[in-house]
Amino acid sequence: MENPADKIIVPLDVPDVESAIALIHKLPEVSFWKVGLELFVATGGEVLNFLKGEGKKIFLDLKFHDIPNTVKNATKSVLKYDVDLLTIHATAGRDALQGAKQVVLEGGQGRPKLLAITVLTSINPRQLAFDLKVPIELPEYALNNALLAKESGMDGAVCSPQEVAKLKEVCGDDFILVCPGVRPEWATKGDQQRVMTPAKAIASGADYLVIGRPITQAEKPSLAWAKIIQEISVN
Ligand SMILES: O=C(O)c1cc(=O)[nH]c(=O)n1[C@@H]1O[C@H](COP(=O)(O)O)[C@@H](O)[C@H]1O
Repeated sequence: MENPADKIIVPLDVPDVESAIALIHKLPEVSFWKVGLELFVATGGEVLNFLKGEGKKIFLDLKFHDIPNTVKNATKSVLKYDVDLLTIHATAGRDALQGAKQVVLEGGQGRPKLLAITVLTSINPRQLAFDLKVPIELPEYALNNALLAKESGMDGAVCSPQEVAKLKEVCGDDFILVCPGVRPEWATKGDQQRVMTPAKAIASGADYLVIGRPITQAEKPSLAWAKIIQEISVN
């Protein structure tokens, strides 16, 4: 049977390598770590090499959003790190997504798997309509972006757990769905808008959950981790 702990990705949202290594050592149970903009901009590949050395899986969350030529070449630069997942905004458009996929195929390793960001979990329907002037409902927009990603050869998408059931139904079981915006009942929302509990997010069809501050900012991160694993295991 699948180990529920393998479904949780913890972000290393810290400013330097020392803090990253301290967190990795504090949570030896975690097998899948996410390196995002804060840490990668500060440290480049150093932390990725450390994670590899520890035998961890890596989600490199750089959220590329640029013209096709730049996205393609940036993806080519990522190949040398041998990471498992990489993010690109769906709104970079079909040519950028297809170009990135082409580069991965040419690399011949089948990695990283490419995930498209659909609609950031920090955006609420009002912001989407009034600030970003997107004239369709948020769930429909997220689905549209996921379908564009699928048609363009992406391996999956990042979405809120609130949209994951619909995206799974329409995009199919093979399309990997990763959900941030996950909050146990006992955690605060922070800047996340479209949230759900870990157990409900898994039950709704998420393949992976990204859970950061409820674990990393907890007084005892290991306890928070264990509590979440227990919550998703009883379902
Ligand atoms: O791509 C992501 O991982 C991501 C996409 C998204 O829509 N929302 C989102 O919160 N994230 C990331 O998921 C993590 C969530 O962290 P917490 O809010 O602390 O659980 C952060 O590292 C975000 O950068």
